[in-house]
Amino acid sequence: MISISDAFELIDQHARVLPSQQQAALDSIDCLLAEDVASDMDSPPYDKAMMDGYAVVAADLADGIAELEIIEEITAGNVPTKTVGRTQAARIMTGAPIPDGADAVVMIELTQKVGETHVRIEASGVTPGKNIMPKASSLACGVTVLPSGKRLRALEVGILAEVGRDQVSVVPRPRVAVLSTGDELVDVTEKPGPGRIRNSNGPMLVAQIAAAGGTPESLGVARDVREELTAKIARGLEADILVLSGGVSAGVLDLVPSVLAEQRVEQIFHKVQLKPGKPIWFGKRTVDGQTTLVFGLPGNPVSSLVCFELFVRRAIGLLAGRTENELCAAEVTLAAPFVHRGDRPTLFPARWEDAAQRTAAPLTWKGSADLAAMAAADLLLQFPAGDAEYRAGEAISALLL
Ligand SMILES: Nc1nc2c(c(=O)[nH]1)N[C@H]1C(S)=C(S)[C@@H](COP(=O)(O)OP(=O)(O)OC[C@H]3O[C@@H](n4cnc5c(N)ncnc54)[C@H](O)[C@@H]3O)O[C@H]1N2
Ligand code: MOO
Repeated sequence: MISISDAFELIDQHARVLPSQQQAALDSIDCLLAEDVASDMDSPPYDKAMMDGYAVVAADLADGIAELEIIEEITAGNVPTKTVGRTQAARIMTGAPIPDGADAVVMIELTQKVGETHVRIEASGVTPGKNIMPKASSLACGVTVLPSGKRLRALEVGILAEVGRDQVSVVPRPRVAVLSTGDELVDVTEKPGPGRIRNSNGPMLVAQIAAAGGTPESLGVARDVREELTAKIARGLEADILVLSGGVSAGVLDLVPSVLAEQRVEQIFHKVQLKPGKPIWFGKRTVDGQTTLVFGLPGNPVSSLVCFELFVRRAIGLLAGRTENELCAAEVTLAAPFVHRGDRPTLFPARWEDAAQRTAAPLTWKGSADLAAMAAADLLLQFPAGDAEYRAGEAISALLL
């Protein structure tokens, strides 16, 4: 049995960044850019009005007051056809190109029409450049607007669109297949018969994968039958990561490790000093240059949940090129005394007693099969291995859920 930190180190050694690929920018939120993206044009592409009003020659308003002749109206999407001369103005809308001759825009609120042809303006401080965004002042053509390695958010998708990119080279989201194993499992839509329970781990893992930045693929349930496991595991090995739930401890029907060995999946570790989650299995298969990481998570739902958050989330992040993909760690204060027994470091569910003060109370929890109690959990307290009695008010490290 290895320590949690040794397990992290082994995962870090084997989880390599996926090759980059060209894909839709809209499908690339949270992905790392794998190219420098340059602007294909100036932005704005022309000197642009930033207010609805009149394009004027600033010198005409040196005294703060003027009556000017209106020579045309320029709306956004159209181009000016005339040059604005002294004592002239062009009606202009926000976003429209500034006409030749004009060097300032006066907002409409400071103007008054005089008949159909003239406008009276009372505005002080109208200097050249007023209410004009100069051509290329946001972006110049050819300049790198997003560097390789940048993590894409919605705002970067907007910038990509501005420079004409709907496809972009990124490190893709890891594809993560999920296979739940066990004869006792029935689908979520079924009422379990005698000796049966619903497959809660499968949907939970699919949701966890999506939340951790992977693309989940559910392979449903495989019964503890060698042929069925073999076929479904073979399919799962086409993904970047295969997550198996159940069958990794020592039960008579725990066929998973031997089926994996048959399929040339090499074991890297089995069992970690951790509660819940001790029987976790980790391995790797490389065939024709394609590597699949395989996690066998313990069947108990809370063990599955915890192992995913500690180990699988980490691997998804590494494949996606991210260095930080872990749950947030925090130092909290125990709101109630707690007795820890056992030789494994324990992650114990707790809820905020007072989130602002960072005080947390351990939950009443029946162990790794008690998923329902976890609904009240905000965090997992990290108790070190060994018997110890903790007093209320003691500091303890925790992971935020
Ligand atoms: N002799 C030993 N027995 C056990 C050991 C051990 O070291 N030696 N470890 C215990 C620990 S710790 C855990 S955790 C469990 C893990 O067992 P498996 O990974 O082999 O899982 P199963 O036996 O298949 O199932 C355990 C438990 O979880 C339920 N389960 C399984 N899959 C699902 C699912 N998809 N959704 C909901 N619940 C699921 C299953 O019905 C069992 O109740 O082993 C201990 N035993
Ligand atoms: O480690 Mo098991 O996951 O305690 O129940």
